Amino acid sequence: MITVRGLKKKISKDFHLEIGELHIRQGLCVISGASGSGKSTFLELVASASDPDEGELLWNGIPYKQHLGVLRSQIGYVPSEVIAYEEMTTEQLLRYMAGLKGNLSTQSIESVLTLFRLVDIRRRRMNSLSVGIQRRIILAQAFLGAPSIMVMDEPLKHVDPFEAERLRTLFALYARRNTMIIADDDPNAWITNQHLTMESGKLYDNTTY
Ligand SMILES: Nc1ncnc2c1ncn2[C@@H]1O[C@H](COP(=O)(O)OP(=O)(O)OP(=O)(O)O)[C@@H](O)[C@H]1O
Repeated sequence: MITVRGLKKKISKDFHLEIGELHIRQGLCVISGASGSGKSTFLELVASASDPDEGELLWNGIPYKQHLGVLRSQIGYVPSEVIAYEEMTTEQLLRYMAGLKGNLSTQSIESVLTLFRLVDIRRRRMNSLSVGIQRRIILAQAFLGAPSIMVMDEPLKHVDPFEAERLRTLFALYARRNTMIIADDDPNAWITNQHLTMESGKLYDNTTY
């Protein structure tokens, strides 16, 4: 379980994130909200890609700061924009990310190549692939090593509808055993355990338990 406690993050003079106490449980949690409401800012904090100005995040009761190294090996992160890594092939990018995550096995690379239907394009450079396929590669790197916490910012943006449907099912299965947090404008497209709404930097839990 992820606990958010008194989190504050100032982004500009016009915008800051401010979240009191909130718990995100195992399962699939969707965050929706208007453009600019702060979803990406919050997901960056949950993924430990940025630090709060005040407050803290805890994973199973332990503050992020106390076990950041171990924690990061347990976080998969899909940012909102595709990071191009233009010159790398699919396989090179996955090997690079597997290295960053602590030299994960070849088997773990092979399994995400299969899971995200990337086997046939493993030797293609990122800059020769469509935005939709690039997105699938970015999704694949997040699943390397099967992390317990999956943080995904509009994961199915640019992905074709057929593939998106397949991936929704895959994510739902994955979320049965893990904590998956997804920012998406359409919460109804997902079978959620928890639904949060972001409004002007504040996060509300709309789940009916
Ligand atoms: N690097 C930045 N510099 C200045 N302002 C920023 C920066 N990044 C985000 N913002 C501002 O912070 C606020 C929150 O942005 P954020 O991207 O977190 O919202 P969002 O809900 O994810 O929006 P979207 O759905 O459009 O991605 C917005 O007002 C945005 O303009």
